[in-house]
Amino acid sequence: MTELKLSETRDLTRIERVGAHSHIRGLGLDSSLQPRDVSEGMVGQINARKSAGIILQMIKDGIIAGRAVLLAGQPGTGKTAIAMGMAKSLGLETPFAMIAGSELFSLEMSKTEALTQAFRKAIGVRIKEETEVIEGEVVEVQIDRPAVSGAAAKTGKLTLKSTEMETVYDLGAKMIEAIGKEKVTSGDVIAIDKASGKITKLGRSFSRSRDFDAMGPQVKFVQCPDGELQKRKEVVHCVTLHEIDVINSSGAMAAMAVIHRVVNPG
Ligand SMILES: Nc1ncnc2c1ncn2[C@@H]1O[C@H](COP(=O)(O)OP(=O)(O)OP(=O)(O)O)[C@@H](O)[C@H]1O
Repeated sequence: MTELKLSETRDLTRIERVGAHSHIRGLGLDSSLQPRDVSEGMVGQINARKSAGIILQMIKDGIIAGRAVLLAGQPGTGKTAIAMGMAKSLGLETPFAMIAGSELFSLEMSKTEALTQAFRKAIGVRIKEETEVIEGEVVEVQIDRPAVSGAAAKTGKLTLKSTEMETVYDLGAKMIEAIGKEKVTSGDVIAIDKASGKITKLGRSFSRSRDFDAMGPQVKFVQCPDGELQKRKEVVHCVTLHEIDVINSSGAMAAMAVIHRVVNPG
């Protein structure tokens, strides 16, 4: 039997203050870059959207990579909305950072640092990596009841199958917690990242499509994975330069803590 371990991972949560623009999904242009009257949350601003569309096409063609565009206008006339429409049209993972002039002035951070962070939040890089995943259809989740009532379950078993094999994995407290959080039940097709222990629900197995569960229209049905349960997969993450800075600085903090302990043992 194999034991599944969940290592400590720190999820980076992006705090986005874009409530006022949540209706913007793009620039609302047709295939010949002409603005539709009402589309993708945009209305009016015909000339500005048309011009933004030309810039967008140049970005897509790689002609003006790394350049800046200045949108000028009266307050509340849609400069931010158009900038966001351009970002959304470039793909869901295109980073979009918003900053107000007043945010630059603070006692905690210099103006240069605040501006640098804003720029680095707006630049994303794609990182490709190979990772080991366990992918299979859940046959059974069995959580052992703790001896003391009210205590968290510490042991359990997870049975996964592919078209070729079936394996029972031992579960520790953290995996049990992750399974509970994702509400994994038998019939779900899941992927577990071996390095981080992150569980992703890929959908419900087709074999369970006739279950009498009350399933919403958003439930996705997928085939039971074939071949080995454990496989190497190429995954692409999109991270901003600022997120890389945060990861690097927390690494530096950990290194500093180690140095501190070496200097002051105990
Ligand atoms: N063409 C548009 N279609 C739909 N909504 C729009 C459009 N233009 C602006 N809005 C909405 O109007 C509100 C104000 O626009 P926005 O914040 O983009 O203006 P702004 O020019 O960036 O303002 P400021 O100069 O004060 O930062 C936002 O909620 C925005 O989403």
